[in-house]
Amino acid sequence: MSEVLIEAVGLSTGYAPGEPALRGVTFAANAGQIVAVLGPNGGGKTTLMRALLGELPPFEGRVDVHGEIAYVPQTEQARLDFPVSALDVALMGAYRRTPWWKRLGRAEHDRALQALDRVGLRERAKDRFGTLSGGQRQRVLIARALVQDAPILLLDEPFSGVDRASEATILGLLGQLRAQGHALLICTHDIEQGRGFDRVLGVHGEQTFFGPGAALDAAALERTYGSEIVTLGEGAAIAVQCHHHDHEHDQHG
Ligand SMILES: Nc1ncnc2c1ncn2[C@@H]1O[C@H](COP(=O)(O)OP(=O)(O)OP(=O)(O)O)[C@@H](O)[C@H]1O
Repeated sequence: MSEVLIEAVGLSTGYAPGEPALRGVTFAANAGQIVAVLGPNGGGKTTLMRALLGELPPFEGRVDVHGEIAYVPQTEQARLDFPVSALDVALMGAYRRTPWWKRLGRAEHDRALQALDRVGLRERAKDRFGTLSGGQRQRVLIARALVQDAPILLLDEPFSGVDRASEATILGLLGQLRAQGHALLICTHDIEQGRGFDRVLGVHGEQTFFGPGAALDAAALERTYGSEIVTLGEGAAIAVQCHHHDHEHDQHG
């Protein structure tokens, strides 16, 4: 059995003591696994990420993390309007391993350029981050996580506001990281895509499901999405989402 890199046991967490925003979370992500986190708007996906990062305390239960975590935030929350280039953003991934008194050197610079190359944006290295499209910004944020070279990656809706070409690039890259033995948690609004990953974790104020996508049946979907769910019969279902940035596909790659 492969090694557990991140797990939660009976985790309850939130923003005000006594008022958990998310309860009863028990799951594990192993090396070489992608866990999809599904849930409606306000279901607790971002709250879970913040608890795993140690930004929110456990009210009950615990989080065990075996290795460094790289966090890839939602693109909208990472516009970075101050004038930094794509390369500057990718280089931020190197700061954690560099003492504060040391300037980033040639090796870090080269690693950041290689990471931009891996996400297909080598030639945009000097472009202002804020002028890139949503999909390109997401790819730069993933490059930053690659530079960090952490065994665990948490990605908050990496496909929202992303064009199809960027989505394919990102999916290919996440598959490579999985094959290299990283553990990845990916919040997504796409049920069918989530089902295709190694495990699915459903949240709606509490954990509604954890297991392989094939076991995500109509009852589990209804627990997860409640009235938002529309059942199409024979296990097929879609969630009607009213998310402000869901299924937006920007036009400029
Ligand atoms: N900073 C905060 N302070 C207080 N409550 C919060 C805060 N952030 C989120 N919440 C509450 O926690 C609950 C879970 O929200 P969360 O943002 O984790 O949901 P989500 O599944 O990520 O939603 P979305 O799909 O819309 O991003 C909601 O009831 C929300 O109002």
